[in-house]
This record gives sequence, structure tokens and C-alpha cells, in this order.
Amino acid sequence: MSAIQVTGLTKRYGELTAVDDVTLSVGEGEFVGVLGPNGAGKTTLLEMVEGLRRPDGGQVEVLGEAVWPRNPRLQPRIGVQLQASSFFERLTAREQIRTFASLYGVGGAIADEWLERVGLTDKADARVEDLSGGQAQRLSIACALVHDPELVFLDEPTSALDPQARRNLWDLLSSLNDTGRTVVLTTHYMDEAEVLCDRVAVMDHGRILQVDSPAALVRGLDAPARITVAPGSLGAEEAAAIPGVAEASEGVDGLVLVTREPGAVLGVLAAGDHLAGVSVQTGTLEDVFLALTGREYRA
Ligand SMILES: Nc1ncnc2c1ncn2[C@@H]1O[C@H](COP(=O)(O)OP(=O)(O)OP(=O)(O)O)[C@@H](O)[C@H]1O
Repeated sequence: MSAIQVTGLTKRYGELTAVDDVTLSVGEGEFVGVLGPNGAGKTTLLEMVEGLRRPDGGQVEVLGEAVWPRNPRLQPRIGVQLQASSFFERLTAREQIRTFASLYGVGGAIADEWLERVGLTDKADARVEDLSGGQAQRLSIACALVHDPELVFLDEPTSALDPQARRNLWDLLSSLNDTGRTVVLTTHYMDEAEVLCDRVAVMDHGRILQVDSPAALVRGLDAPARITVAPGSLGAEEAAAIPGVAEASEGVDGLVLVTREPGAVLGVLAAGDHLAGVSVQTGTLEDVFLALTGREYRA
């Protein structure tokens, strides 16, 4: 069964169509990312799927249930990362998460465990107003997860985090997903989408342009591979004569061979003992975005 089924979803703000006829399905246990630049419509889409915003058209079904109007049967089963501004005022971090926990009948010990899991134990007694942006973000994520929901929604969960906290959160989300939870997040970070997601929906101007695994999106580009050979290892003429090499030219890091048959070319390089220091570069999600929109990706 699908965890999420979105059909023809549309949201307009005056003249602007923020979400334009989006159809998307997310399977149980999948980790799906909605990737797009600022203003692509990711938040609006997510809020409609969460049942927080009313669509102008289309349908949303989450865990087999309608989400609008507010569906109380869904609340215990889904976790929604709220913006830091939605915290209860003047509570400490511990009181905040314990309050969320108690709403779902979850005990204080588990709430404290979640503070630990997001690295906030030493901030447990700080008021939420006194947390840094990254700390508040981690607290909001812990509050969304404290009742162990089967489906988790996160809106740009790592945007205010430093690199270490970002890695830690990636590990946390991956481990949740490994234990069967469905995770849907929005991000404008290509690397985040690439590392975490089973499938990525590339979104721009309210539309989902393509949905697939990061590897399949890149494969679909049909872009040639670039093999860089360490300087001095091989001459340009010799390299150009290797079957399958379309082009060989000196680059900053060595000789760059452009080929659509990287396996065969690497085989020849190995046979000639030229593999030391070789690197292979294929397309990236940035190339995918460029191919889909005709524009460079700017988060
Ligand atoms: N309440 C609103 N009223 C009017 N326009 C809105 C409203 N909310 C969003 N928009 C507009 O809809 C478009 C999509 O916004 P949305 O926040 O969904 O994009 P996003 O992809 O989440 O962007 P970001 O990465 O910056 O959060 C934007 O052009 C935005 O200005």
C-alpha cells in the first residue's frame, strides 16, 4: 500500500500557482525527498500533504486516509516537524518535548531520550527562546519524532545546522528509515537528497519534473563519464587512441578522458598500469536539474 498518494494537487495564491497539478506516490518504508530551489513550492506541497493547508484542487491520501479536513485518526501516526516559532512559549527544551510527548501519552523518559538523540541534553533546561537556530531546529525534529510515528514529514530539516549536526541528523533519519518508518523531506541541498533518499522528486515552479532514484536520474542524463588520469601517467595521443575514448585533453588535475564506455576504458588503463590516482566522474543531480530546467541549480 502507498503511504502517500497525491493526485493532481494544486494550490494558487492569487495569480501564482505555487503547486501545479502534482501527482506523487510514496510507498511504505520509502525515503523520499522533494528537491528544488527557493520558491519551488516544496513547503506548500508538504503542508497540503500534512493536512495543514487546504488544496485548491486534487486529492491527498495519507496512510489510506483523507487528510482534509483535519483528520484526528492520522495525528498519532504521523510526525510533522513544526517551525521553531510554533513552540509553546517560555518552556524549557525539556518541558517542551515532554509536553509534546504527553499529548501522545508518551512518558518523560522517552522524551529525555529524544533530547539526547538530537544532542540537546545539555540544553534541557534552556528556554526555547534562548536556543540557537540549529538547536531549535533539532528540538523541533525531536518533538516531531517523540511519539514514534510511522510516517515523518520534515521541511528542510538541516537548513540551520552546522556540518556535524547535519551529519548526525542524516544518521538519525537513516536509522529511522532502516527500521521501517516512511520519511518525506524537502531540501534544497543536492547532497542531502543524494545521500538519504530512495527517490527524489525534482520540483521547480510548482511542478514535479521527474521522480526517481538519484542514480537513475543521473543515468537518465546519458552524460559521458570523465576519467582523470594522474599527470604524467599517459600521453594525450595514446589516451585518445584507447577504444571508447571520445576526447582526451589536459586538465588541472591530469589528463581528462571523456567516454561513454568507462568500464572498457578503465580496463585498458588497468592493463597499461595507469590506474594509480585515477578518478571517475559521472553526472550529478545538478546536471539533472540543468537538463530538466535549462537553468543552473541555485538553492
Ligand atoms: N501564504 C502565501 N501567500 C502567498 N504566496 C505564498 C504563500 N506561501 C507561499 N507563497 C509563494 O508560493 C511559492 C512557493 O512557496 P513555497 O514556500 O512553497 O516554496 P519552497 O519551495 O518551500 O521555498 P523555500 O525553499 O524558500 O522554502 C513562492 O513563490 C512563495 O512566495
